[in-house]
Amino acid sequence: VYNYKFLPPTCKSDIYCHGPLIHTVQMASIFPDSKTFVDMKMKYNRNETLRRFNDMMKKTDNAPSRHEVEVFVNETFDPAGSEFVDYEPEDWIQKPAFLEKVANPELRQWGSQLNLLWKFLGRKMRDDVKNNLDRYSIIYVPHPVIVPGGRFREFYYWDSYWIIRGLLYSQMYSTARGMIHNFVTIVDQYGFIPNGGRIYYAMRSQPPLLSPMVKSYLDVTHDMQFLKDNINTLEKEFDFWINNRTTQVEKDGHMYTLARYNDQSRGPRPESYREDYSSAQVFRTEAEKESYYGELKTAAESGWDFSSRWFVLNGTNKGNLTNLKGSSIIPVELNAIMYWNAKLLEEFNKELGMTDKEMKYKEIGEQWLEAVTKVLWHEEVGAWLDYDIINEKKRDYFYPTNISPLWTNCYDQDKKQYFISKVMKYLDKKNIDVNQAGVPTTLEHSGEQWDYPNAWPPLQYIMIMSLDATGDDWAQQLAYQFTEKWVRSNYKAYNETNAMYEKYDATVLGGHGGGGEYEVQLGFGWTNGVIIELLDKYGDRLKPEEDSTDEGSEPHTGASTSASGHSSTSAIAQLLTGLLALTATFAAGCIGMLVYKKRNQYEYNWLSQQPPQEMTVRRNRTRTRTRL
Ligand SMILES: OC[C@H]1O[C@H](O[C@H]2O[C@H](CO)[C@@H](O)[C@H](O)[C@H]2O)[C@H](O)[C@@H](O)[C@@H]1O
Repeated sequence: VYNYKFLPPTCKSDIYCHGPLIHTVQMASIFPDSKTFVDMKMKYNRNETLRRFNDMMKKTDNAPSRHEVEVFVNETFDPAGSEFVDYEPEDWIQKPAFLEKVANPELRQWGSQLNLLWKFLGRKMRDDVKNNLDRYSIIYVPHPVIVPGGRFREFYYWDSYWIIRGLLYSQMYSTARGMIHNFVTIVDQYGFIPNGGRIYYAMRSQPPLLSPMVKSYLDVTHDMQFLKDNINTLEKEFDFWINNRTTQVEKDGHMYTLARYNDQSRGPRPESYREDYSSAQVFRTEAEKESYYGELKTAAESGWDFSSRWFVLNGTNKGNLTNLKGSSIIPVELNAIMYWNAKLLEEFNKELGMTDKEMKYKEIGEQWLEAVTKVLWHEEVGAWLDYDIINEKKRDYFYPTNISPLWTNCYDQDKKQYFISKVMKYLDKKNIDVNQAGVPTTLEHSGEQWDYPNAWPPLQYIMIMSLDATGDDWAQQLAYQFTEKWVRSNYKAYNETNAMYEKYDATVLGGHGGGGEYEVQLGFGWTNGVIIELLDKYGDRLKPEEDSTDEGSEPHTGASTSASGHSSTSAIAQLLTGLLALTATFAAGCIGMLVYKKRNQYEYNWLSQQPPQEMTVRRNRTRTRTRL
C-alpha cells in the first residue's frame, strides 16, 4: 500500500497547491487551460482571499455554479502573467558571430530572426513580486529570464540548458550568466532546482543540467571567479540527486547505484489539477490515487510528460496514463547525465586546485560508468536501454536517449570503436532515418505528446551531439543527416506559419507536433537555441531545402519536395523567388513584431498564444486550424 500520508503537498500554499479553494476553482473549468488559474496573482493577502472564498461557498450552500466561481476568481485574482514587466535584454546584439558562419542567405536571415526572438521571450519581474511574494505563485529570481513561450511564462529547468547555449551563441553572456545565477540562488533556497519557476513545481525537478550549463558558460567566457563563487552550490544540487533520487539495482550478484525520477509529494499537479483529479477516479482507494498522482509528477520530472516510455503493463510499454510507473524505471539519459555531472565536478575542482574533491568525484564517476555499463548496456541489442525495476528486465524500445551515453562520454573510451559500431547497427536496424523531418520520440503511437510521431528539439540535439561526439566519420555523417532534416523542417514551418514550435512532427516536413493535454506552444526557447547551435556548427553546408545538385543527401519521398517547386526552376528564378519570399517573410515578421509591441505583452500576442488572427497549419497532410 502506497504510504502517502506522510508526504508533503505539492507546495505549502492552500491557494495555489492544495485545499478547497484550488479544488473548487479548478474543477469549475473556467479556463480552457488549468495552468491559467495557478498563474494568477492574488489581489488580496491569503487570509482575505480565503475569507472571500468561504463567503462565496456559504452563500452558495457549498455548491457554487461555474459562473459564481468565475465571478469570485475575477474579483479576487489578477490575470496570469501580472508578475512581469516588458524587458529587452541589454546585452542583445544585432549581428552575433554565428550568423557569419551561415553560408546560405535564407538560413542566415532566419538565424537573424531567431536571434531577434530572444527580445520577445525575455521576462523581468516587477519589484512588487519581491515585496509581496505571498500573492504570487512565481518563484522570485533576481535576474531576467528567457522563457520557453506561450503558456510557459516562467523558467523551465532543462529547457534552460538549450536556451542558455543559444544565448551564448548569440553572445548574450550576461543574460546567460544571470539565468545560471538565478538557478544558484534557487538551489541555495530549495536545495535543488524545481521543474519550473512556480511554487507548484517545487517538489519535483527536471533532468539535472546545471553543471553542464556552467560548463557551457565557462567554455565561452572562462569566468573562473563565477565557478569559484558557485562550486559549492553545484555540489549541493548533485547531492540532492544522489540523496533523493537513487536506488540500488542488483545485477549478476552485484548491487549498483543508479538514478531515477521520483516525485515525493501528495495531490494532483496544481497546473493540471482537473485533468489529474478526473483521471484518478478510475482508482478506488486514496492510496491508489495518490500513487497515481506521484507517477504523473514523476513523469513530469523526467521532462517527458507524458509518454509510453513510462507505461508498465505486464512488463510491456502498452497501456495508458493509469499504467504510469516511471519511478520504477532506470532511465538511460538521467544516468548518463549523472555521470556527466560527476565528471564536471571532478574537472571544476581540479581547476580550482581542490584535489580531495577532485578525487571524490572521479571515484563517483567511475562507479557510475560501471553501473551504467553493467545494468543499461546490452551488447546483443547494441544500445543502452532503460531498466524496469518491477519486472527486473530491460525495456527494449527505441528512444533517442538510448544513445545518450555517447553524448556525455559515459562509456569505456578504450572501447570506442566497439560501442560506435554496435550503436550504428542498432540505429540502422531501427530504421530511424526513414522519417523525413526528424527523429521520433518513440515508435509508439499513444496520443501522448512524448510519443510517435512527435519530434522534440532536446531529443534531436541529444541524438545529433551523441553521434557527433564520437568523432567517427560514419556517425558524424548520420548526425549531419539528422541535422539537415531538422533544420529544413523547422525552417519550412517557420516560413509557412511565421512561428517556432515547442515540438514538431517527425513524419511531415514542416509539420508541428500535437497530442497530450495542452495545445502546441509557440515561441519557443529550446527550439530556437537548438537551431542557432546547429546553424553555428553546420551553417557552412546547410541549405534550406534539397536541390538537384545535392550529393549524399538521402532520397526523400514526394511529400518532402519543396511546395514552391524550387528544384525544377533555373538558378536565377530560384534566387529571385528566394529573395521575394525572404522579403515577404521579413515584412510579415516586422508587422508581427509591431502588433506584438502594441498589444498587452501577456494576453494578446502570438508568443502567449492569444490570437490576433487564425491561421491554417499543415499537419499529417490534413489541414487543422491553429491559433497564433
Ligand atoms: O502543464 C503540463 C506540463 O507542462 C510542462 O511540460 C512541458 O513543457 C515544459 C516547458 O517547455 C518542458 O520542460 C516539458 O518537457 C514538457 O513536457 C511542465 O514541465 C510539466 O511539469 C507540466 O506538468
